[in-house]
Amino acid sequence: MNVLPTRLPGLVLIEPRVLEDSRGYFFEAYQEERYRQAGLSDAFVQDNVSISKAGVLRGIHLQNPQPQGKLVQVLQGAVWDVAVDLRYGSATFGQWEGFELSVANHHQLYIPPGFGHGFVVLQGPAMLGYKCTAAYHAAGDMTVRYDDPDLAIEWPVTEGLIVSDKDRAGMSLREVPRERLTLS
Ligand SMILES: Cc1cn([C@H]2C[C@H](O)[C@@H](COP(=O)(O)OP(=O)(O)O[C@H]3O[C@@H](C)C(=O)[C@@H](O)[C@H]3O)O2)c(=O)[nH]c1=O
Repeated sequence: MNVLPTRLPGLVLIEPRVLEDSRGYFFEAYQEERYRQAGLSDAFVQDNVSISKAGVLRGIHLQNPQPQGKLVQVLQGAVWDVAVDLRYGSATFGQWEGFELSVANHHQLYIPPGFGHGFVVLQGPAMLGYKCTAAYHAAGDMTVRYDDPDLAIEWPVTEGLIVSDKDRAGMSLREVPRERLTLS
């Protein structure tokens, strides 16, 4: 597999080695030792799957207490996936990076604990599979507005977005009490 460069410390983009033959293809989607060497040191304790129609945008989500690292991949369709450094005190606090993840490119994104995560569907329906380093904890779940001007995320889709009521009611980053963020 290849580990591709990112700008934000701890954020890891992985291109698995895909083995193709006349039947189709095969790849190892996670292998503890190799992924640890790529910088994913925490154990995963929960696997999630979601499916999203064209136009769906989910995020920006984070959880604290019990911040989650997430290893995200797309099993059907394509999304533009964004990670935002929300580790208070980080040199790159408030900065974001976005990547296309698709069933065609097989790319996986590891988003460290303390980051915010969101995505918009580029090609639907899009099925996301992601492993988490901490279990879901509803009381710690938070949404930062995807269109917060301070984050200025350059979403590749802006028309006809389908956003949950919970995400529309999200806070701007300025409104998030600092004690709710993970310390860098
Ligand atoms: C995330 C999650 C949700 N749920 C429930 C809560 C709710 O009833 C229903 C849908 O939840 P949500 O609307 O929060 O689902 P969703 O908007 O898909 O939330 C996800 O978004 C992406 C961007 C992430 O980064 C994930 O960590 C997660 O926050 O599923 C669980 O039971 N376990 C979980 O781990």
